[in-house]
Amino acid sequence: MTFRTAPPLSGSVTVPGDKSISHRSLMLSALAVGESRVEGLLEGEDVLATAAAMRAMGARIERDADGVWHIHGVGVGGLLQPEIALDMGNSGTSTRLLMGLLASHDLTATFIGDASLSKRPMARVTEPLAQMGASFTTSPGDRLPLTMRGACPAVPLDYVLPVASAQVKSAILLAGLNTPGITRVVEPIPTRDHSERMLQGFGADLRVEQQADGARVITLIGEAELKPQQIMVPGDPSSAAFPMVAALVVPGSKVTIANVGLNATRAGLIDLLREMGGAIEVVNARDVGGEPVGDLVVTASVLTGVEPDPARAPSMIDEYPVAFVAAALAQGRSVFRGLEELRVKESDRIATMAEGLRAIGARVEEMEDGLIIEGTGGQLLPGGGPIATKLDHRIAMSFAIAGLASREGVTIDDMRPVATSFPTFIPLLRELGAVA
Ligand SMILES: O=C(O)C1=C[C@@H](OP(=O)(O)O)[C@@H](O)[C@H](O)C1
Ligand SMILES: C=C(OP(=O)(O)O)C(=O)O
Repeated sequence: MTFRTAPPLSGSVTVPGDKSISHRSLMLSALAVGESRVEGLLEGEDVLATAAAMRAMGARIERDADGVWHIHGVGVGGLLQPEIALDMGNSGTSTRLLMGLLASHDLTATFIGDASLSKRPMARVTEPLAQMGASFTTSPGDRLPLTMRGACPAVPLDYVLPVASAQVKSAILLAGLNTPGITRVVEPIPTRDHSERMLQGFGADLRVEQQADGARVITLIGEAELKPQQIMVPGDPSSAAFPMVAALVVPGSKVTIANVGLNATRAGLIDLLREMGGAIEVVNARDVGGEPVGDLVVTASVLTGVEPDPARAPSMIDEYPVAFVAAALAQGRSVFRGLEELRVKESDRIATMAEGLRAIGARVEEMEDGLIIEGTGGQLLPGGGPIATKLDHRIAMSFAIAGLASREGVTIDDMRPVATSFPTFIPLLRELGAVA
């Protein structure tokens, strides 16, 4: 598919529900006793993989005609032995969080996934979960396919995260739900806190303390009893990132993106784009179901290069690919460092972005932990392709946005991966007038 120079974008759009919150709402609802309701659930392939897995382990999950999801949970400790391998598709979050959930259940499960997921490292979760008593048979390099045997009762863990990862933190906390005693996770660099917020909302005995050095200490007392909830899932800031950057870089644009989650542990891209000179206004700020939400009004702006502090990486970890596109169109040089984690996402996002940006005429230097990008100074990028998306939705969408600010257009080899997190991406671009 080719994305071409766009006329000024305009209109008001909404993005689908937050992927992180959607996964967690299905998992925790499936562990509560009784019926939970979830509105605004992301109906993307990643979240549907989580739903299928929870069903395979005994939860009843239905979607009604109004798009509201109803989940009848089995209670903490009540998951059943799945009779089939759990197919996680492209989804790292489903895989790692479910491994945690199952680690303290008396059952055996096999996890499989697509070619991208089967390359991603799992030792970061198998190591702490093994300390809790679970055992694993993995493919070489601690990868999928893998089979795990949960431990019941599991042993509570006191763990300092060696990598800034909300998936690892959440896996341990979810394992702690069915573990008698105190499970404690220390994160030296804060990551997205949706698990903590939602566990508290479901009634788990969970406390969070911030140390003087900024580290967060999360304490969970098991075994937990979870009460069913009514959940409203806000729009995904990681999806809003694409129309946000599009509106900034397509001259003359003014776009509203309504109902976007603004949790500070996720809002790093907004801060970064503002530092670059982007006009992004938050209106109608409110709280929806324990998460801050607002509408974003974004006006095309001349952007300048930046050198963001690596400590903010977790707050925009999935937004770097599209931030690189913004930097490629900015005035001057941007230096992005401390981003090793990008190498183990759906693709190696440092290498894939460097290769793709060069293919469309941007000036990029690749480093082990990031990129140096010389912007065009507001001129259109030359364009080209085809870009190899490597089963990575965020690569596909980032280069689609680059195409809107290119002279010759940008061709993407495969837009299908977009269905994992943002199935309405093309219709949304159409609504803004970006594509025919
Ligand atoms: O916990 C989550 O929902 C997620 C955490 C992040 O992964 P890491 O924990 O591997 O950084 C992020 O990249 C992913 O898209 C979703
Ligand atoms: C990294 C991502 O997701 P996951 O780890 O769940 O595959 C993402 O959505 O960008």
